[in-house]
Amino acid sequence: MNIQATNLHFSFGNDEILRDINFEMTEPKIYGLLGRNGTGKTTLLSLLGSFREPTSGKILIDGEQPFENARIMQNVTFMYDKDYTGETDSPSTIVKYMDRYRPNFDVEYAHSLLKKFKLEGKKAVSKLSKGKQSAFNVVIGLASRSPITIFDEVYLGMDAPARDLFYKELLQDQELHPRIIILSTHLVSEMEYLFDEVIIIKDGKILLHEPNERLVSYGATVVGSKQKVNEFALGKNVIHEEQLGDTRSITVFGELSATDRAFAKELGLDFAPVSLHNLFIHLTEEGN
Ligand SMILES: Nc1ncnc2c1ncn2[C@@H]1O[C@H](COP(=O)(O)OP(=O)(O)OP(=O)(O)O)[C@@H](O)[C@H]1O
Repeated sequence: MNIQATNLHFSFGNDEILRDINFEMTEPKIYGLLGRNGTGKTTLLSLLGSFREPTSGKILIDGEQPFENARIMQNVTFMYDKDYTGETDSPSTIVKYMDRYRPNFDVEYAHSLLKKFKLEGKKAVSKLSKGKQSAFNVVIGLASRSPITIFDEVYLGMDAPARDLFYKELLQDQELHPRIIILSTHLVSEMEYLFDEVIIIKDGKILLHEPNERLVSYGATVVGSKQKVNEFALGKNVIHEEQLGDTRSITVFGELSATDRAFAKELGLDFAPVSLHNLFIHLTEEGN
């Protein structure tokens, strides 16, 4: 399956949340969706998950609008911080009947995941702890094996070993059953190794959409004496700067040529790659 968003806008009343969103997801990869709080990640994902309709523009899944579209909805799994109040069944009971609603749901795999996440007890889902409810969402999301699987901050409350298990299972199952997986997260440094592509949203617009590998090679931190660093910085896109005495450190964004690197060496400057975590912080800082 594939996703295509064209000139997509979404407003809540007069409040425009998503503005002129354009992107394509055509390959079964893991896409990291990043953005500061309130930038519109969940809103965008809810359009993909058939929960809402765009105000204008188009979002197409396999060439069809997802909203109230039964064929598309069957193939998209959207896991989010669901309110399980009133859910009296246990995880094992719910999982038994899941394949009625989800055509690719693998009940056996779901049971093996319930075991790994220690969710096999008879306790109702509403009575589980926050982290266990999130782990249950992970189980449903993975075992659905939907061609489009969305995890919107699905790790909430899960402890470090449980999150680690989630990431391992995700990679293993993606290898066996490739699909489009979208992970919306604030745990950038912890999850960056999972992403094939990264999309950053800022103020309701797509700031960038790049393969992860390329993105990391895009930024560099350059350190040296103030005057030399300033000389190097001329004409470059500086997204962050710090100064201590005469030592200046800048983070530049954009591909650096061999000439740039040679020039930095000539000036005696130190170079270091920038993590996605820092790149994300600097790119989404106010004013950048
Ligand atoms: N039902 C609603 N009615 C009106 N405004 C809403 C509604 N839901 C969300 N919003 C607003 O839309 C904007 C985007 O919210 P959204 O939940 O999509 O952001 P987000 O990027 O997922 O944030 P976070 O990282 O904090 O989860 C926010 O300003 C929010 O207040």
